[in-house]
Amino acid sequence: MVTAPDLEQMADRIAAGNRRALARAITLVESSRADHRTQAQELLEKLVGRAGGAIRLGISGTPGVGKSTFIEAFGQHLTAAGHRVAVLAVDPSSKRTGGSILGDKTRMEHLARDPNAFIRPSPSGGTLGGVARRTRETMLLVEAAGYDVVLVETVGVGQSETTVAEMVDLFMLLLSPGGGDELQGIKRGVMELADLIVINKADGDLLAAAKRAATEYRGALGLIRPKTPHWRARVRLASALKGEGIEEIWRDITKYREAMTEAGALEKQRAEQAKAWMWQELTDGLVYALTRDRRVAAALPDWEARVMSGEATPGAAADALRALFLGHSEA
Ligand SMILES: Nc1nc2c(ncn2[C@@H]2O[C@H](COP(=O)(O)OP(=O)(O)OP(=O)(O)O)[C@@H](O)[C@H]2O)c(=O)[nH]1
Repeated sequence: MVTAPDLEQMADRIAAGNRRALARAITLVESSRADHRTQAQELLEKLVGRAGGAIRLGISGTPGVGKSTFIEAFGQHLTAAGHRVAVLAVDPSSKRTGGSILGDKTRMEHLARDPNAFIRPSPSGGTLGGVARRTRETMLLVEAAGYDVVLVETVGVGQSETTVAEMVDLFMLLLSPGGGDELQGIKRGVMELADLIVINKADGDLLAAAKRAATEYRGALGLIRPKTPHWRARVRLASALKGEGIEEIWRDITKYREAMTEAGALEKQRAEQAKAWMWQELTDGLVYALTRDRRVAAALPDWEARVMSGEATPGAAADALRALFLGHSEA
């Protein structure tokens, strides 16, 4: 698809802020074809020195909480202040077609037309790990292209929140004024991920409920051990619809960044994330190689059946399969 000089040119264009080159590079990064993977890695190698300059923000919220409205208001606030904002997503259930790219654009209509914003929907298909990897790589690309705020959005279900929290500097949880009842429904684990909790829809008839909810969440946060000694998670009220509270939220984010940077904690967090990512890649790659191994593949169904029937223990089966793989690859 792309030749070596092409890659060089593509890297230069991305660094110069060319949107088409950026979009093409993301398509390359998202491809699972082996030759595309190699090219994507070559391209990232060229650009990685230019990446890392953005503040990376994760944002999660259950459907209906107003995520799109919030990102639209937040993004516009930032571009008006001179920032360049990229919005990415991690949604393993996303089955992207040409249509839903458009869907994303209509979701954030104004931001999508903003020359200082770049919106990319979730890579589609595959495992959460696969989707996350492509989003991480896309994050490096948009950073190399000069976007200084990267928002990674995810749906408030399952494991995807943890995955996103592990690739960003700050994780924001968007909640509705439901309070009490909702608090019961939110897993403690998700609260533990949050550096910032935003109660959206704090307007009109919902304002009083939002205030009550904020008090409840502050109480709940008090019972959770902070993620880092350098920051205590905060609860803020916002009305994405009216654009209220956005300024304060950005101020919190800036304070977080300052506090974490000053303590050397941000750099450390990113270093840990990079290491964990490498191990994830290594693990995924090894498992892939293992399942593709001819002898392992032939023996797998039998071992699985024996484990399922209780004839073999999972540990013994794994040992045998691993020995088969290692023996085979060393031969
Ligand atoms: N009153 C009020 N309504 C809001 C606010 N923000 C969003 N809404 C409404 O909540 C509904 C859902 O908003 P969306 O932005 O589509 O939220 P969402 O379902 O989380 O979006 P996605 O999951 O990102 O597609 C819409 O009817 C919005 O107009 C707000 O601050 N105040």
